[in-house]
Amino acid sequence: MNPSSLCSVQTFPPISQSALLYRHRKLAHDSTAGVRRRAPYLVCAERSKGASMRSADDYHATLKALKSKGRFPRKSLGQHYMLNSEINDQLAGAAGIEQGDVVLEIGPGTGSLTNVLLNSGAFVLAVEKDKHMAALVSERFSSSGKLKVLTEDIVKCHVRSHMSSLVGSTYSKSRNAKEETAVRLVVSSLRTPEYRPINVFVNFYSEPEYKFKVPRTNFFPQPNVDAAVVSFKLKQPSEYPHVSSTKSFFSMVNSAFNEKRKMLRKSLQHICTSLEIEEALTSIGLLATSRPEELTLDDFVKLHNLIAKE
Ligand SMILES: C[S@@+](CC[C@H](N)C(=O)[O-])C[C@H]1O[C@@H](n2cnc3c(N)ncnc32)[C@H](O)[C@@H]1O
Repeated sequence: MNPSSLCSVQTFPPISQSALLYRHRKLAHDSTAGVRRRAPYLVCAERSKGASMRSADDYHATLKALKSKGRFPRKSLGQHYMLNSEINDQLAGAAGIEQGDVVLEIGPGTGSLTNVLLNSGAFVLAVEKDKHMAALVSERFSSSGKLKVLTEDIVKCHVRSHMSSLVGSTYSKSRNAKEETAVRLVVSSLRTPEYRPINVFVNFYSEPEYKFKVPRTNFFPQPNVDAAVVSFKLKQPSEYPHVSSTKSFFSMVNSAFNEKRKMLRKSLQHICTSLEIEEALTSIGLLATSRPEELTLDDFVKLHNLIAKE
């Protein structure tokens, strides 16, 4: 048995990338290292036997996979790979993945989460911008028949058309479409610098819920921040707040935050006069001098419906 496949991430203190690669090469090429080096890995495998035996995505497997394509993680693409399959299990659990679901996975990387999703019986549409990683994940699961990989930038990808063709296809018995994103999102509160249009947007379309923290030590290379898993329970269109036009609503919210330190009566003057904005704000119980970070989604909706011209 290959000792590297038994090793779990918790066995290594954080060390530099070059040190990790060196360690990997030593194990891969030094055939005499077996007995002497195997002991510590086996001890740790016993410590958390279940997880280690199942984990196909520990340090060594991840490095080996990257090496097979001659790749090194690219900072520009946020390539920090998950090394702990238990976290992926929890993530799939938090998303409530069930047999027959169609899951959109953005950035599958080496496929550690993809593996868990496929094992849960889901059909996965994976969108990966890095063509080498897209090739890697396609090859890894080539026999599954339940994975479609698009080598595309998610920002430019026509997700809706791909998803709807899959949801209606024979792959999925269920009509449930679930979207998973590993998001580093701090749930922001009013009157904090983190409160931004994205918070208004997210609350407009969903009910966000903070699930759990993922310490940075679970990733390779280790990022400078911890991660968090957040779920977004998507609302039905009938549950969206009522606005005459979502385009004009979000345009107003963006304008308000573009000049965050400015009072709304100044930053929204392209929509109507300062006086009209002041009157609208006071009529919904807010100060005439309000700034954008003081308004909830509901406040923005009321303000929009009072000042936006059709
Ligand atoms: C943080 S890694 C996560 C990989 C994998 N989910 C894991 O947990 O190991 C992010 C992945 O997203 C990909 N990626 C980055 N920007 C992307 C984009 N705009 N569209 C699609 N994929 C992207 C990267 O190439 C990388 O594979």
